[in-house]
Amino acid sequence: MSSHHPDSQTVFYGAVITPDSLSHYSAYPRCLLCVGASGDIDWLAEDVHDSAVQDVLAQHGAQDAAFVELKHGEFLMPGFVDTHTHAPQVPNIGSGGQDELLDWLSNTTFPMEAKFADVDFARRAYSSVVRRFINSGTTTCCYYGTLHLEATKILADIVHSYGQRAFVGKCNMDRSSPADYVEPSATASVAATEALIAHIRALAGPPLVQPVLTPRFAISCTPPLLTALGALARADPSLLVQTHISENVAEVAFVRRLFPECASYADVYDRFGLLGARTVLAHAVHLDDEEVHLVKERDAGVSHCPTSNFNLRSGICNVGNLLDHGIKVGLGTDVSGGFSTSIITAIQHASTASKVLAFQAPAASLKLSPPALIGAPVVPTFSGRQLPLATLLHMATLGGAHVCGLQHRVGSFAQGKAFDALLVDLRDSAGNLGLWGVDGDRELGIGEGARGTLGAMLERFFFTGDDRNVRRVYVQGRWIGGAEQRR
Ligand SMILES: O=c1[nH]c(=O)c2nc[nH]c2[nH]1
Ligand SMILES: [Zn+2]
Repeated sequence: MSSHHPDSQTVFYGAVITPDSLSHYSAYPRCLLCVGASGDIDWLAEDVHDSAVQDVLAQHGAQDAAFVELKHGEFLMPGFVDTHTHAPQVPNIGSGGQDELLDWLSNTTFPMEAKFADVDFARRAYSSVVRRFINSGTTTCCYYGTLHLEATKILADIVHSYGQRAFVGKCNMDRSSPADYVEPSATASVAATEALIAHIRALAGPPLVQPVLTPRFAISCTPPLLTALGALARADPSLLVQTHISENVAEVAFVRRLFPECASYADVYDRFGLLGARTVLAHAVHLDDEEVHLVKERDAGVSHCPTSNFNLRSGICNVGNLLDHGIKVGLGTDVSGGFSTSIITAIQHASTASKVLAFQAPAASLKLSPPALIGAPVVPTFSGRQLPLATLLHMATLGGAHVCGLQHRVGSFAQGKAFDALLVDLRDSAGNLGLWGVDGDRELGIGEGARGTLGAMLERFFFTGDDRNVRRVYVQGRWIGGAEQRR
């Protein structure tokens, strides 16, 4: 595999799409974007006619930079941020979907994860798993590993060697799990977690891979384990925390039985010091109004995993309500609850989920949970409506970056941010003939370079695209994957 790290500047010229907010994105048909040797964006010139390119390069002293000219039907966009997935479940992808969460964990998931006690198996599996996430267009990934320290070190090493940006966590689980797949004690679980943190922080080079505390979910953690993890999070506020919350009705009931002293599922994490601005909460399908307010108050983020929520019959997360309350929301593939490693699939299902809420129970879905006692009334901008293209793009990129605290580094294109990007290719030569009209059908209104047309291309990519259209994947300026390398 030829991965390329420029030792000088690279200038891209062509169409660029980047999110600005939940309801707005920018689309520049003729943009110059300069990436420096460090992999950060040196400068952008948003609208440069062909005849002015040399002048603009000269103004920036970039005449000698490597020059990449995008073709008609290609554009650059920020790479996808997958805020929640399980690397060791990829070998199970597409199976087990007849069960709901708790049976699925017992019948399908724990038996597969237990196999990662074998480090050779782990190395083989993770080598192809990480490659697959990269080629899906995921430039930042929040990975759950298994409970095994050695296998999870291997996962971190492979992510590091492939050059993906990621958070890698070892599951903490010391109860309610099978006898052959459970940690012997809270103490052992915490010791292994600390060893993984030290291992990841000792990796050479720029810190693209970071550790993340990963209490699997409240059900699988004893109070002493949650207490110890809360203390670790407090002692090191730079640590991210990832966990599951309120995915499935039977799960919520089980949590209530295990923690009768807590007011809610969210309150369990809050009491143990695990609900904060650096917490990533996967699913959040069945949160009640008080929990929504608590999540907002603590500034925790939600990973919306609609593919998994449909596949395991968990329910539909009312993402519009979360957004209207100002909660940070990103997308997660949640493999193998979700059956695709691609955030494109999550985008499609996030759209479908919002449409189901909009047509199934318009009155109910328009009803917002009441605003917090103090603060401005909540205006229903997103609740009860289908999520617009701008919102889908935001959740897939910049919103996800916010959820994992990387919004100043990635998720959109701006001077000084890292060049974590996709070169998207919608032409027929990409091999995906499901995309209609980019090559030969300009009279149908596709591909003429107007702003609205770029929006149409983005929508086509989201709803009919796949990894064949992800031609190149860049992280920190380095070309690390994509379809072109497979040709
Ligand atoms: O979707 C999920 N996948 C899992 O592996 C898991 N473990 C606890 N809760 C979970 N939910
Ligand atoms: Zn999950």
